[in-house]
Amino acid sequence: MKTLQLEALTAASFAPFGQVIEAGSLASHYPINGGSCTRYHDLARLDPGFGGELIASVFRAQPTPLPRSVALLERHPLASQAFIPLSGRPFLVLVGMPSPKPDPNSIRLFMAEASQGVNINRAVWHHSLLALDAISDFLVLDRKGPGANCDEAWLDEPLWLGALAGSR
Ligand SMILES: NC(=O)N[C@@H](O)C(=O)O
Ligand code: NI
Repeated sequence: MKTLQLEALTAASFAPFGQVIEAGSLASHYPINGGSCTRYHDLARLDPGFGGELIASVFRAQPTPLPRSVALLERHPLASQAFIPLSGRPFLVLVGMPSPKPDPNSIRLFMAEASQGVNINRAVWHHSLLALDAISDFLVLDRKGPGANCDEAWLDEPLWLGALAGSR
């Protein structure tokens, strides 16, 4: 079973799959509120798709056990989906390029820090939310609207998520 290599989440590394939502220096940012606040502006391409509306939900996620295998991926063909951590803990983001079925060679595994959210572009294959260490809340921005917006696909070969190095 192939072990996925864990990558740091950066705007550049994640760009093929979506955007990183963080107070990052690469973003357009400027002082507001009389200088008491910095606005990191327009960070994500939130896309509710045709006929959809963008809604905000909270996912209270159980931590995933590690090490583990993963075999079932999903995609949202009609709209994007964003996850913003609310509990001050990192989480894992497993994504694969849009294609009729997941291409194992395009699958990447990222460590999102507690200060980073992600917006996953429409039709990007991904594993469902992978929280770490403890029950964690996430703000989720995605579509409400007509149509089937969740396709699932089993990988021909499961992939392995190794234990995370070091004390966390
Ligand atoms: N089912 C659901 O809304 N969650 C998934 O889309 C996910 O990516 O976690
Ligand atoms: Ni999803």
